[in-house]
Amino acid sequence: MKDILDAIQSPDSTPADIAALPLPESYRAITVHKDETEMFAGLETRDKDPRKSIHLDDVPVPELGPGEALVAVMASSVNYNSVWTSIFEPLSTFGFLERYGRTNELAKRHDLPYHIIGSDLAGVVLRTGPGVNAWQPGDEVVAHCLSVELESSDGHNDTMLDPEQRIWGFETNFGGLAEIALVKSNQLMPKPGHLSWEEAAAPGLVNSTAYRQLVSRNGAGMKQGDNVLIWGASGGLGSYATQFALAGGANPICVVSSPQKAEICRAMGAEAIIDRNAEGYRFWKDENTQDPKEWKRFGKRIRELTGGEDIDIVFEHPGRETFGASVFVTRKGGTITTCASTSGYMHEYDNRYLWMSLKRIIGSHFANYREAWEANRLIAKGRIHPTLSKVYSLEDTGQAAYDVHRNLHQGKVGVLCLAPEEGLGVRDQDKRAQHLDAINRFRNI
Ligand SMILES: C/C=C/C(=O)SCCNC(=O)CCNC(=O)[C@H](O)C(C)(C)COP(=O)(O)OP(=O)(O)OC[C@H]1O[C@@H](n2cnc3c(N)ncnc32)[C@H](O)[C@@H]1OP(=O)(O)O
Ligand SMILES: NC(=O)C1=CN([C@@H]2O[C@H](COP(=O)(O)OP(=O)(O)OC[C@H]3O[C@@H](n4cnc5c(N)ncnc54)[C@H](OP(=O)(O)O)[C@@H]3O)[C@@H](O)[C@H]2O)C=CC1
Repeated sequence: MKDILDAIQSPDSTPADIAALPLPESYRAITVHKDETEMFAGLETRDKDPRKSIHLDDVPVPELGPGEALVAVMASSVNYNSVWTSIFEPLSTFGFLERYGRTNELAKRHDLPYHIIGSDLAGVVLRTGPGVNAWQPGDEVVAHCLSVELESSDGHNDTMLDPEQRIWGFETNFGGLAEIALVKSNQLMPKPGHLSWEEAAAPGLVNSTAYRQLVSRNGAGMKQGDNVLIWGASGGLGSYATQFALAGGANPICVVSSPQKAEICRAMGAEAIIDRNAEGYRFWKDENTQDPKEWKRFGKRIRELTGGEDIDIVFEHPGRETFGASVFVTRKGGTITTCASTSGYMHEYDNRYLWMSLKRIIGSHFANYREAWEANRLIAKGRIHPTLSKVYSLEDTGQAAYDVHRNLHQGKVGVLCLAPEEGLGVRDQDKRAQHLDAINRFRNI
């Protein structure tokens, strides 16, 4: 691995030098183990500790197939899907790997007793498989996490609708929290030159998801002037949704849980902010009963902040805890767009407020090829910025996932894989200088 890192860091290396480097037999990767999927049985979700299930292992380099690329990963980031994998909820991801492995001979590679996780990367292409022409060894890239086969016409208009749609590093093996990753070459996109490796690795998954969910016509199709209620507005998804709302001329109403997080939203440019903790909303009286009075109190507060208007679009992901309130506070004809259920997937809401007021609920998941590309283009143009707060070493990935699980983090947390230190990989210092404050907005808070 040292030779690979030296070649990547040498300004004199040519694509031919990178292509000629021998691949190592093994590399270091963050894994969960199939024989440990029951280790947290009987524990409450919050007590399942990713530090116990996440391992750093030496693993063999996978065989490279047609249309694929092996990438030397300089940095990656922690997404909540890696938290789900590490606590084996809502189900063990080994079932996904087994199912994928049954589809064809080459896919069997993914069905292993260990799962290399991680759905973001920034790095350098080492090898490409047969049929790959657009990318060469030496290219500096980021990878989005949509893995599709596209053999069925179902996905030909919107690649997220492919029946064999998988999230790389969650429903496939050989993910990004490792020194080497295996991706389909269609996942590759140019690394934004004004960002360091760890900054470039941070937005991918959440930025693309927020783009589809909020901006794309496949999601809420946000327009200028829309009041957008953003749960967790300084978190992974929310910090990008807030930026998209502001950049698109909408009015974000940011919900957070501390004065510090409120301050981050203010620094991004948001003005309407609700501290759900300070204002003490309790949408559930007990485990089974919601409190519509609390939905109303929340809606009243939103009206205070908007000058009497209700919400056009709710950017939903907490799920069970907030969904009833989200449906209630949406205006007549408005949209609730949801991509997750962090607090529970069995939602309950009063359907009278949905049908009588002609509201719509839209399910959204990651982003199609084109949406991921467009979301990355906005990062590359400096219109949307990474929200990286803290960076961990590969050895400390368990702690990083623990912090995300316990909501101790801000924005995104990064992981250095091959990069020996932070701040490397910047190729466009002029553009960086123009955006430095925004790039560093979440750092070390
Ligand atoms: C980018 C980042 C994203 C995130 O972070 S998202 C958050 C993390 N992700 C998650 O939490 C999602 C995890 N995934 C899941 O929980 C499960 O993955 C699903 C609930 C999404 C799906 O469940 P499953 O069991 O994998 O698949 P089934 O489709 O329920 O298949 C079970 C059986 O049900 C049959 N079936 C499906 N639809 C129908 C139907 N409409 N009518 C009759 N049968 C149906 C199938 O065929 C199959 O059958 P047979 O077991 O015999 O093969
Ligand atoms: N389907 C898809 O494509 C994707 C789905 N996801 C899923 O979305 C969810 C969020 O991901 P991400 O944003 O990266 O995670 P983060 O933890 O970074 O951010 C989520 C934020 O939501 C807020 N939150 C958490 N629990 C609650 C609650 N019970 N009530 C209200 N607010 C809450 C918190 O903000 P605060 O405490 O400040 O209010 C938190 O910071 C995860 O479940 C993840 O798996 C993520 C990406 C893609």
